[in-house]
Order: sequence, then C-alpha cells, then structure tokens
Amino acid sequence: MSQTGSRSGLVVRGHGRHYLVEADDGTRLLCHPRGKKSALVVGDQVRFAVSGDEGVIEAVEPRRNLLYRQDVWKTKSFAANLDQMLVLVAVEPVFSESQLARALIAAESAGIRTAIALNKTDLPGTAAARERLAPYRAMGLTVFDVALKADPAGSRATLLPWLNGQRSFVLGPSGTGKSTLINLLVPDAQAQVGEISEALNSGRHTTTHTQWYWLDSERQTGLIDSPGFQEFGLQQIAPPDLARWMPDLREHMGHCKFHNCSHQHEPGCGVIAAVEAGQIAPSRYRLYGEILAELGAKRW
Ligand SMILES: Nc1nc2c(ncn2[C@@H]2O[C@H](COP(=O)(O)OP(=O)(O)OP(=O)(O)O)[C@@H](O)[C@H]2O)c(=O)[nH]1
Ligand SMILES: [Zn+2]
Repeated sequence: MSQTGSRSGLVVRGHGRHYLVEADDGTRLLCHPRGKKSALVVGDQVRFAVSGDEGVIEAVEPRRNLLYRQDVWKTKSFAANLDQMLVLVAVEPVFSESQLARALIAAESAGIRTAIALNKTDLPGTAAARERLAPYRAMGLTVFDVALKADPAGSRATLLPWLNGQRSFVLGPSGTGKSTLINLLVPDAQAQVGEISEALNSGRHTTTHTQWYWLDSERQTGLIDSPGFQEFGLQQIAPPDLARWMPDLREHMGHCKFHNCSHQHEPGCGVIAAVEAGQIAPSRYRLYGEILAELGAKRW
C-alpha cells in the first residue's frame, strides 16, 4: 500500500473506535478517524491516509442513505449506502410481524427497497407462514421462498439474481438461518471474517458486529450481515408520516377527508374504509396504531 496521499476506501467493519477500511484495490487496513469525528458505519465511503501500518480517516463521503433504528434513548445505525435490504424470516421459529413491519418501515423511510425471504419452506408450517406474509406480497414486496439447508442449490438460484451487483443488507431474527445464508452465498465467509478478526486483533467471533462480505471476487456484489433484530424503535419517524412508509396504508390515504388525518378515528378516513372493506389486513392496521401510539401521537 502506498504511503502517501489520501486514498478512497469502504468501511467494511467497525470495532469501537477503529474501522476496517478496504481500499479500492481490495487491501484492507485498520483505520482511526481523525479527531473526534462522529461514528462511521459499515458501507461508508471514506478518504484515508496511510500512516505506518495503520490509516487515518480524513473524510467521509456524503451518505446516499442510512439504515438505522432509533429507540427512545439511543440510536443504532446499521449501515450506509445500501441498495436494498433482505429480511430473512422462517417458518420456524414463528416470526414477529411487528419486527418485520418495523424493519420495513425503517427501510422505506430511508429509501431502501426491500424483499423478504421465507426460509425453511421444507417444513410443514409453510402454508401458515405464507399466509402471514400475504399482506406483504399484496403490497408489492417480493417474497422469496427458500430452504437454505434443505435445498441450497435452489435457494441460491432464487436469491442470486436479486442480489447480483447490489449492496444488500441482511436482517433476520435469531434461529432463522442467517448463518446458513451467509455460508451458502459467501464461499469464503470464514476467511473473510478470519482476516478481519486478525486485523482487529480480536479472536472473538464476529457475529456481534455488522460485517461486509463480498459474494464475488470482482467485488461487485456486497452482502452486509448484521446482528440485532430485537426491539426496532422508529422514533426517527414523525407520527404524521408513519402511514406514508406503509405502502398498503399509503395507497388509501388520498381518500381521507382531512389532509392531516391520523387514520384513527376521523370521519371520511380512506384508510379506515379500506380496513373495513378488507383491502388492508387487520394485522397491519393494528401495527400502525401500536407504532403510532409509541411515537407519541398525543402531540397531534
Ligand atoms: N428445516 C430447515 N432448517 C433449516 C434450514 N435452514 C436452516 N435451518 C436450521 O435452522 C437453524 C438455525 O440456522 P442458523 O443458520 O444457525 O440460524 P441463524 O439465524 O444464524 O441463528 P443465530 O445464530 O441464532 O443468529 C439451524 O438448526 C439450521 O440447521 C432449512 O432450509 N430447513
Ligand atoms: Zn385517514
């Protein structure tokens, strides 16, 4: 690696105040931000200078988008500059629709397109799980059926065309098969993680960190694995905007009599009419009410 000038790179992993940065030629270097700069996230494009066997991050390029969750007390940024997000759920354990809906709202409000993959479709509960996802299909989301362990080749063939050439963020609750997915799609996942652990001097397993993988040697298809799909706070969203980030509700908002309708009790509400007509799933409308209450809708 050249010792002079500033170079451009991609943050492929964070670890406290250090970041692992991949230069355009693929080499990776442990870097520190200069001064007390705000935190970087995986997917950030940076300019860095080499200094000895480490690097100093001098600048961060403006972010195209940032996927994060905001709880009442803290904000957790997942990754930046994403093309898309894949939410992995499974027939078993039964997924929380609230978690799913929240992740989708966060992505939608950040301008990141999403697809869902339903794993373990070799199990008998598949029909019921598909049924629970019906509202999501109906609102136009792609839902892939996969069986990552039972049918690895078929699952690869299903997912790869969608992933190809994109930077995809993968989110999924524990036990869903995320490790199976990574190992299936990233042939040298262990090596990519091993190299990183070495660079960070951490022997610890890396699943507690957001982690960038390349699926191809040309480094065109990126997969970002992230732990943590528990409570998904959406405090970043202003209550009046919430329905806009739920495509099935958004579709009917234009019919509301009041332009500042909260879709809770107003007369002439297009959303309530659609719920009554069976065009919006009751579970979706219930989640809307729950999240709205949580966002402090009383301020309205
Ligand atoms: N029946 C069935 N089981 C699967 C399939 N894919 C994964 N599993 C099983 O699901 C379990 C969880 O898979 P993992 O890949 O470890 O899941 P994970 O999401 O990484 O789980 P955590 O490590 O808890 O985050 C394992 O016992 C897998 O063997 C599948 O296609 N069919
Ligand atoms: Zn309304």
